[in-house]
Amino acid sequence: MDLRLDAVSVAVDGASLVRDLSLHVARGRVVGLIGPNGSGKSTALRCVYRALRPTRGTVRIGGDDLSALTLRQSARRVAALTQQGGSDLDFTVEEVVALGRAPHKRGNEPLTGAERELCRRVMDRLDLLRLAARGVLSLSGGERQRVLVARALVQEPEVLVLDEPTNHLDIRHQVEVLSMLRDDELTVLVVLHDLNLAAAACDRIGVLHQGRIVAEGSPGEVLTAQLVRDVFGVEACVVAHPVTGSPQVLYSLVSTPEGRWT
Ligand SMILES: Nc1ncnc2c1ncn2[C@@H]1O[C@H](COP(=O)(O)OP(=O)(O)OP(=O)(O)O)[C@@H](O)[C@H]1O
Repeated sequence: MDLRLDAVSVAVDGASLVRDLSLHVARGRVVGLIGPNGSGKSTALRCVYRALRPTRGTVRIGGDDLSALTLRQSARRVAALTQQGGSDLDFTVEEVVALGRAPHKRGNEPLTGAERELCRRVMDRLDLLRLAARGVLSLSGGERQRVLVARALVQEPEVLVLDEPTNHLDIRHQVEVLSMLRDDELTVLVVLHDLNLAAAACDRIGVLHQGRIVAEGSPGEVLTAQLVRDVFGVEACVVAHPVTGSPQVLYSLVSTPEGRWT
């Protein structure tokens, strides 16, 4: 199913956090949202996983207006990995991953054999089987992040939204998690700060600046030195990856006469 944000605006206490945001994620595609701190990326995602109701505009999944669905219906169709996704309760890794099936179950209905096998497969892909019986509170930040990715994947959603999924992950796990998003043919909207990972992982990229989309297109169309300068205030060189051809943004920590760091 595709995901479509149509002229979404969010205002809170008179402050306009997202303005007139339109974005389409075609079925099976990965779209990245990038932008400086405070530009509205998480706010936009919150509208998709219904933590926030847009002040104006609509969010549609497969043509269905999200606000017309029950919370249970949308919980089955949209999985979210948020920045506040952890728990203070010391469930085991296995238990937290299994919670991803909750929107598909009634009350305390136990997992079926097929669901247990799905959880095992996903944990295996995320290098979590050896941690299955560990309490999540004893895990490292990166291990915990992988548990949350696994929980979102076992939900088998139509649309997956992720807010900085590579937080805390070492480079191997960053590459593995993003490759998984691409390979799974999921419809994905993902916030990333690392422009090079965004270029590698995303079919298209939307750039948010002060609550507005200021550029949208393929990584090659969007990630230019001019855009990095205008939106992030940083001088950078953009080169083509020697193997994949995707844009790679290079910075150096040298002060310029204008006082910027490049
Ligand atoms: N409930 C709220 N009331 C007032 N302002 C808010 C509220 N929630 C968010 N904001 C502000 O809205 C702006 C956008 O926040 P948001 O979390 O969407 O940014 P972001 O692009 O995800 O930032 P970051 O890269 O730092 O995670 C920020 O300036 C934030 O302080």
